[in-house]
Amino acid sequence: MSPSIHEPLARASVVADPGGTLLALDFDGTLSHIVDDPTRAFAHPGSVEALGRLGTVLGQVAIITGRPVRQALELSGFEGRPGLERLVIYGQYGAERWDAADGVVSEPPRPAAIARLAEVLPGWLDERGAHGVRIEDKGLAIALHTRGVDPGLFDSLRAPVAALAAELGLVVEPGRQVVELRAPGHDKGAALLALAEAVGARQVVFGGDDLGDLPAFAAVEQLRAQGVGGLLLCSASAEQDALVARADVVLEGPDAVAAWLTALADEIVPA
Ligand SMILES: O=P(O)(O)OC[C@H]1O[C@H](O[C@H]2O[C@H](CO)[C@@H](O)[C@H](O)[C@H]2O)[C@H](O)[C@@H](O)[C@@H]1O
Repeated sequence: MSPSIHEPLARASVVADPGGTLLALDFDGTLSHIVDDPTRAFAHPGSVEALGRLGTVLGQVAIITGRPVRQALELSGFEGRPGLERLVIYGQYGAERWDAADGVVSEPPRPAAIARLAEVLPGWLDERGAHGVRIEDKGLAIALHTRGVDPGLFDSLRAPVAALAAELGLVVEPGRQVVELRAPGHDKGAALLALAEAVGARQVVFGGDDLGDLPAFAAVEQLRAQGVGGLLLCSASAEQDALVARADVVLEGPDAVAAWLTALADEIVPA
């Protein structure tokens, strides 16, 4: 895979106006490699280093993730890192927000429907013979991980999970060998639009790898239609190709994302 022909021009406009640029990135599959154990999905050191450099010159750097903010901080080492004193992290698809400037996590209370789901889920999975599915309780959402188990299980759970979510007034967030149930009312696109407006971004760069990033892609497309510059990066994988056609730059996973960010930092930040 090679970068699209639009990429050098778009990157040049970031180089020309770093202060007007909002750079926002997804976490899993973009900053971190996909691994079997979600507690071991550490951010790529090259990306962490590059973001520390870019944080000193860009208008705003942000992470927008399905992870709880606290997990993203544990896995990234962003907290307290020089250059990232103004970093903002939106967690759980925008339901949580953390600002490095004050270190406070703003988050809503755990929805009653999620508490109820946590009670019934082990029995519900047992009844369906869904052995090996791992439950990740994120407080505001619950993810069911099927990585490493029978691939057919993921598809067979699709309809019953949708029915369970509807029964509880929750929405389904599908991802890479994972399906989450969470409260409605948030998505990465709304988070990105709110941040772009708050910081007065003249151009927005967003990078992601999975279905949960599509609303952020749509947000950048919307901003473009309003005259704000936009650059869409796809961290590509064999597992998910939904973002490829809409991306301006297709990168081969987190290693290539780290290389792209490092090249950008090399262009903007004096050595
Ligand atoms: O929005 P993201 O930052 O991309 O987070 C989405 C979900 O990512 C995590 O799951 C994915 O990564 C795991 C670790 O590599 C992998 O084991 C799993 O198969 C992937 O789906 C995370 O565990 C979820 O909570 C996030 O919502």
